[in-house]
Amino acid sequence: MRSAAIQLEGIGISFGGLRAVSDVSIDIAVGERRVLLGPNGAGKTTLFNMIGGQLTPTHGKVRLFGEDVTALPPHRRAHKGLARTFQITSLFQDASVEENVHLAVRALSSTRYGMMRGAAAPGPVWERVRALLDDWRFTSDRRTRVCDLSYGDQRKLELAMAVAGEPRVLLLDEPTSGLSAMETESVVTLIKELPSDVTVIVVEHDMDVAFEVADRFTILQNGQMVLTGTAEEVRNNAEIRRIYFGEGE
Ligand SMILES: Nc1ncnc2c1ncn2[C@@H]1O[C@H](COP(=O)(O)OP(=O)(O)OP(=O)(O)O)[C@@H](O)[C@H]1O
Repeated sequence: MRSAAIQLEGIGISFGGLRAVSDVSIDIAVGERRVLLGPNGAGKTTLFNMIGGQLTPTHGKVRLFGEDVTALPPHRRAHKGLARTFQITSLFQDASVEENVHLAVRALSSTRYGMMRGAAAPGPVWERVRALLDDWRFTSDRRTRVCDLSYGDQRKLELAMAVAGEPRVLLLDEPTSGLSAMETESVVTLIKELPSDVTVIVVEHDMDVAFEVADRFTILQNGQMVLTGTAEEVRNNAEIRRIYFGEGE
C-alpha cells in the first residue's frame, strides 16, 4: 500500500451547539486524487479548514506524511508542503498577473532556499514565473492587473499560485465554481496534468468534473462520513443519486 499523505483520525469540531464535523477518519495516499462530496452544509469546507490549519479540531488528529500537525498553524503546514485555494479568490487585485505569481514563487524561494526577501537570484525566480505562466496557458497579458482579469482567469491564476509553491498536498475548494464550460475544461486538464506524486484533495459540486479528476471519493452528510469509495460505489450510492441526480424525489 502507498504511504499516506493525509490521515484524519476521528476528527471533529463544534460551533456552539452545532456539530459541524464529527468523528471523520480517512487516509489519503501519496499521489491520490480525492474528491469530497456532500450537500450544502455537510461540512466539506470545515473539514478542509481542519486539514489546512485554519481551524483546529475539537477532537481527533490530523497527520501530514505521518506527522501529527493538529496544532500547527497554516503557515507551518505550508512549509511542510501543504497548499490550498479558497472558494473566494484571494489574489492581490491591484498587482499584475506576473507580480502575483512572482510573490508566490519568491515566498517558496525564501522558505526553501533561505534567500532574503527581494534579494538574491531574481533571474531564476522570474524564469520560474514565466515557465509557470506558460504551463498554465494564460490567455491574457501577464502585465494585466488582476482586477481587470475575467473571473475564470482569476481562478486559474489562483491555482497557478498554489502550484508555484511546489506543494506535495494541494487542497482545492470548488476550483471550477462560476466558470464557463470551456474554463472548467481547462482547469480540469491542468489538475490532471499535475505531477503524479502531488496529492490533490478537491471539494467539487460538478459531478462531471468530480468523476474526471478523482481516484476516490469521500461523501459527507451532516458532518459525518457516509462513504469513502470508488466512482462505481459513488454512482450506486442512493444518497448521492438523490442529491446530485435528483432521483427518488
Ligand atoms: N465559523 C462557523 N461558525 C458557525 N457555524 C459554522 C461555521 N462554519 C461552518 N459552520 C456550520 O457548519 C456546517 C458545515 O458547514 P460547511 O461550510 O463546512 O459545509 P459545506 O459542506 O462546505 O457546505 P457548502 O457546500 O455550502 O460550502 C454548516 O451547518 C455551517 O452553517
